[in-house]
Amino acid sequence: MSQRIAVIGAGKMGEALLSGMLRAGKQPGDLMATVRRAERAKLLRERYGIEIVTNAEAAKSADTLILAVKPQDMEVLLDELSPYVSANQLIVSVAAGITTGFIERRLTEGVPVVRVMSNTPVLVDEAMSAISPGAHAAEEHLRRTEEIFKPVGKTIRVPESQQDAVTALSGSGPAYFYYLVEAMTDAGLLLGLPRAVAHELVVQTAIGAAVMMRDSGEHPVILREAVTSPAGTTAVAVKELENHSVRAALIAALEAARNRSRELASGHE
Ligand SMILES: NC(=O)C1=CN([C@@H]2O[C@H](COP(=O)(O)OP(=O)(O)OC[C@H]3O[C@@H](n4cnc5c(N)ncnc54)[C@H](OP(=O)(O)O)[C@@H]3O)[C@@H](O)[C@H]2O)C=CC1
Ligand SMILES: O=C(O)[C@@H]1CCC=N1
Repeated sequence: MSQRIAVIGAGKMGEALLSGMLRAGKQPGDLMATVRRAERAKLLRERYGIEIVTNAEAAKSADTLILAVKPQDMEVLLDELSPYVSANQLIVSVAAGITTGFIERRLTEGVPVVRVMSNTPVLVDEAMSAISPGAHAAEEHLRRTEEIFKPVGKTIRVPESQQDAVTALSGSGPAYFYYLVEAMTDAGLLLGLPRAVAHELVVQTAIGAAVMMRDSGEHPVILREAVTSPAGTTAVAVKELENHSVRAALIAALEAARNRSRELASGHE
């Protein structure tokens, strides 16, 4: 019989995972989800044809529970789930900052817990998902988790001690690229381009640059050098980026995100 998977707290990330699993060939009958609001339940039922159940029902019947609530809602959720969860189920948490230890301590002894930091490109099968085992998670549990996340992008295994840095880099990462696109589009406008044209130029340039980085195997410095002609336009633009400390700003931004992920964890020890 196929494994049943429940997404607990099907908000943005949970829904993205549900749609990814369906695109990857899971049947609606293999999946279920839980939500708080009735209108959200109706929407998910209509959109995906999956069963929307209570947290207790999901915990009683699913083989794998994917916890996708906000970090702040995790403690209350675990209290609700714990009477029903047993050590032959798998718990996968996608919440930022929540450690496997925090979850393990609130569930029956021996429950396998796997922590994943994914990102929203899960919606287009281009997620980056970093996977860490908890104290009771074995190879089989890591493989089951990879089966969920591989169809929606790339996966990597990392020690849990690296998860705060991963959250800062790839978890929040899409937002930094969108921010850059926004800023470049505004700059295009300032140079007199219509907004739609500026947007199209920036988005396609981002896609082209991303595909080159992925497919060429070249270091980004080499790729940048290939764009930079002597005394040309790119060299003066990069000089301005350096003058405005864009590199330092990125380092500071990632440090702040890593620290925030740690703070989320420290409130949940
Ligand atoms: N968004 C992102 O880019 C990423 C998010 N994450 C992590 O994913 C998790 C979810 O984030 P995101 O999807 O953005 O948040 P959302 O607020 O969109 O989703 C959380 C969902 O959980 C529901 N919920 C809360 N408590 C319960 C409960 N007790 N029972 C059932 N459902 C519940 C909420 O319901 P309601 O809407 O009614 O409040 C909501 O639909 C977070 O822990 C975040 O750290 C990880 C990587 C990237
Ligand atoms: O902003 C956040 O806290 C979540 C975690 C990573 C991306 N979004």
